[in-house]
Amino acid sequence: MPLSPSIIERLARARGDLRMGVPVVLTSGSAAALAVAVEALTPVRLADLRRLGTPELALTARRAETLKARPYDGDLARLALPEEAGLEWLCAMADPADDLRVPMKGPFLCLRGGNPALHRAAIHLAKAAHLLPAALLVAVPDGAETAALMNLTLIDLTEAAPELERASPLSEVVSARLPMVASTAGRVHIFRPEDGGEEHYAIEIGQPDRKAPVLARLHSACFTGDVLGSLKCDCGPQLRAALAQMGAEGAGVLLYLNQEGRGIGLANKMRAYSLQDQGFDTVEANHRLGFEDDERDFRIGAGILRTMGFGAVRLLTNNPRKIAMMQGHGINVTERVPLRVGQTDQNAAYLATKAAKSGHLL
Ligand SMILES: Nc1nc2c(ncn2[C@@H]2O[C@H](COP(=O)(O)OP(=O)(O)OP(=O)(O)O)[C@@H](O)[C@H]2O)c(=O)[nH]1
Ligand SMILES: [Zn+2]
Repeated sequence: MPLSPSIIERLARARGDLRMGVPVVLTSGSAAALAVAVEALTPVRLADLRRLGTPELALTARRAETLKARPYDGDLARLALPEEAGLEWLCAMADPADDLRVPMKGPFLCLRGGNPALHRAAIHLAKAAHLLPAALLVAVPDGAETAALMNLTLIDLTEAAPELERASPLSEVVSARLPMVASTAGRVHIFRPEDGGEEHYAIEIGQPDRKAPVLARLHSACFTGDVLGSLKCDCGPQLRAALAQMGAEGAGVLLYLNQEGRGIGLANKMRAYSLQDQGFDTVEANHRLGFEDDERDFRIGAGILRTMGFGAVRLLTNNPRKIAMMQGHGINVTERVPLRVGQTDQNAAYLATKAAKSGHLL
């Protein structure tokens, strides 16, 4: 139908649906299932899903490791929902907040064989919606019919797979002059992705020569550090120091990427902070929540730089992964410019963990 939503638009809708606790219908070949994010599930919806069939819980292998559940599919574990399990059980499986106080007791009935594609896609969508990576699925005989009958968003994975893999193209919406403390010659550019995801910003200082390597910083959003002056990380001082150096040199570009909490979203980052107060470090906290250490997609930064006409950078960073990712996505890093500011007693352990576990250069 001419005005019907495309797969990109339906994926955006699916992310919104999951956040609202509305099921989405996933299909792959002859397999079909209703999927909901555990975090947004209500008792009424859970009862409705149980009436429809036998729900299965999908968790990442990272979360399964803490729960001592078997991740038979490699990157994820599928568990049969016990008869007596209610919303409280499901939330405790998904959210590690009370793991130490009330450890979840197995044995869990971990499923193997069959096709885990629908479960994997549900986890992918939950992460993209910045929810905990845990989903409940109920198989249905006919996906298209169920979606039409219940007025739910239908995602066919054969159609969706290329979209889930690629970095969405971004285009510039607007730019405007912004005098700043660091430089009066500032300009803010707003970039909007095609897939309805987060907008990202580029702050251009002066008029950098497109033919020479530009002093550049890829800054990931940190509400707590950038805005609140948190002492738990070094983001705020790094942001200001990068802009100051660009101002002093008279030219540079800072990308402000809205990938809060290394891509897990602010709510999940605050969950990670709670776990850090229970004694886990920044990497362990991400894993217990079911995430990888770093869920950011650096292709976005490379794409914005290319769109702006930059092919080579002098990159302000202590993170070797950022350098590798830029090189791998068409941006030549001619020099690494260290950015060591903002060390405090409160962030010493955080910075030491990044050096020890994430390869950060001290
Ligand atoms: N998940 C999680 N994210 C955090 C934590 N502390 C800070 N962050 C996020 O980490 C990101 C910081 O990234 P960057 O400033 O790019 O730093 P980096 O990857 O360490 O690399 P460089 O600063 O370039 O050396 C921001 O998105 C913060 O919100 C934490 O404990 N857990
Ligand atoms: Zn920070």
